[in-house]
Amino acid sequence: MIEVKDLKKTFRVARREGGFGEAVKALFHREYEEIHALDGVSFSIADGEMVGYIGPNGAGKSSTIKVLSGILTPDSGKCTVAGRTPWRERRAHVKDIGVVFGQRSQLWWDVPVIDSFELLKEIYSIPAQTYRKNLDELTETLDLSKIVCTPARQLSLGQRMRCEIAASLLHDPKVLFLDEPTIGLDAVSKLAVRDFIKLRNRDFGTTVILTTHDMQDIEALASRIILIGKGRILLDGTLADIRRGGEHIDETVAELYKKFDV
Ligand SMILES: Nc1ncnc2c1ncn2[C@@H]1O[C@H](COP(=O)(O)OP(=O)(O)OP(=O)(O)O)[C@@H](O)[C@H]1O
Repeated sequence: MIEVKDLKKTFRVARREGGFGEAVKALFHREYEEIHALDGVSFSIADGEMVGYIGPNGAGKSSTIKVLSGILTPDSGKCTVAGRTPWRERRAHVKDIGVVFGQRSQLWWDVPVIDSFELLKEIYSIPAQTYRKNLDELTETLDLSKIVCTPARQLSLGQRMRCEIAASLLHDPKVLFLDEPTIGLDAVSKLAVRDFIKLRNRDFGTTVILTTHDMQDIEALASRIILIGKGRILLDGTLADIRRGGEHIDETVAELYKKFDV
């Protein structure tokens, strides 16, 4: 389903010290720094897997998700999702994937959530019957009936996240990319989101790639864990493999980051 082979992406960023003098100097002479966000990333993920993609800040997680969702073009390497190269076949590709970025919204801010859903129906050319069926199902399972007529900006974080997840699934995607889906949520909302993702994977066979710093999310959802650091895959195994390092997942993962010096 997902094949990633030797993906590389380097960003070139202007570098300068703070202060007025340095700003003037930078007008005449710019220094650049190369950041190897992805430095030869390879993995494959089968249909229906739930994978936790973890790593410290700046490791390359979001860059990977952006490549997989077609937003970012790598410098080199191969990547196919359901047989398509995401950045080359974007139109067809977006129909196969759902994406939730916990820190960003895909809902139109000032209009009722249901209007955003209707817009997505048009964007993805979802047949009326499929849309109705999915909307009813998602409204029921994510408990949206009281909030879909509210503009996104008036929703609490937890309410908005439930709407974001629904928005990402209206078109029946085969793969779901979740980037920090429970960030900032209270305990009850976190459990609700986790339960929903688990059921979606079990009942619909949706492949899920979950990026998070919340190790409880990983424990609850991921049977396989891929660890990335400094743009390289450092470990690819089961939760049990990682557990061998100790009982407490946060400490075990922190130890791993230390061991790999990332
Ligand atoms: N558009 C960009 N321009 C320049 N550098 C970038 C850009 N996007 C990412 N980077 C750099 O690439 C590296 C990997 O970033 P990425 O966002 O993939 O990390 P991450 O693992 O998702 O981190 P976090 O957990 O903090 O969200 C970082 O050093 C980041 O500063």
